[in-house]
Amino acid sequence: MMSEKNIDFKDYVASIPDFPEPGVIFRDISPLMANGAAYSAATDQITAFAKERGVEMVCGPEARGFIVGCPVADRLGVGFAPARKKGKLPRETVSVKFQLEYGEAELFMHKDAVQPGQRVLIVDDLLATGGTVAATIDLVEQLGGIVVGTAFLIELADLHGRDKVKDYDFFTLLKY
Ligand SMILES: O=P(O)(O)OC[C@H]1O[C@H](OP(=O)(O)OP(=O)(O)O)[C@H](O)[C@@H]1O
Ligand SMILES: Nc1ncnc2[nH]cnc12
Repeated sequence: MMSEKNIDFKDYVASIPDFPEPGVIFRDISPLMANGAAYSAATDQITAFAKERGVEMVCGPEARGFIVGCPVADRLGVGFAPARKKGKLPRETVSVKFQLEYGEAELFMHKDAVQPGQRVLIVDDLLATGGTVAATIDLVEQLGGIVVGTAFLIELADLHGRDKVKDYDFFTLLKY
């Protein structure tokens, strides 16, 4: 198997112009997920960031945040708290509305998804405007969780999402 230092992760991101609307370059991580060595090496890197911060719970927003966050939680031996879109969670929730790069959205978490005082790492595939991560931080903090970091595979630097997470430790595998 290829060792991590030989993997150029950008080889596993497909860039699609004008999707889902004109002017947006969509950065598609599905080739990375399709390659066992690349997926595992990317997971290793986020896991190393998490281990330095005493993470007790991983939280990720639907849907791509699950793909990136769940294997990290499994590596750490901790739980995963999903932040979900409207109409998905069957029990009592907290919620937050926010703006996306292309549209409006609302995210929800079950009230018992995170315990007060728990050290939470927020993971997603991509940081664009930062609306999604800011909303997820808001939900975790509404529940009394302590956000000890945010981690992404991709940061779209031109959209300045990093400004929204400047108070938190930050990791990104790739920058565009
Ligand atoms: O920084 P932002 O501007 O908020 O954008 C980033 C978010 O947008 C994408 O998710 P999307 O809402 O498209 O949902 P999906 O994961 O279900 O495809 C991506 O996976 C991030 O969660
Ligand atoms: N440009 C982009 N590519 C992939 N996912 C995104 N989510 C928000 N902006 C995106």
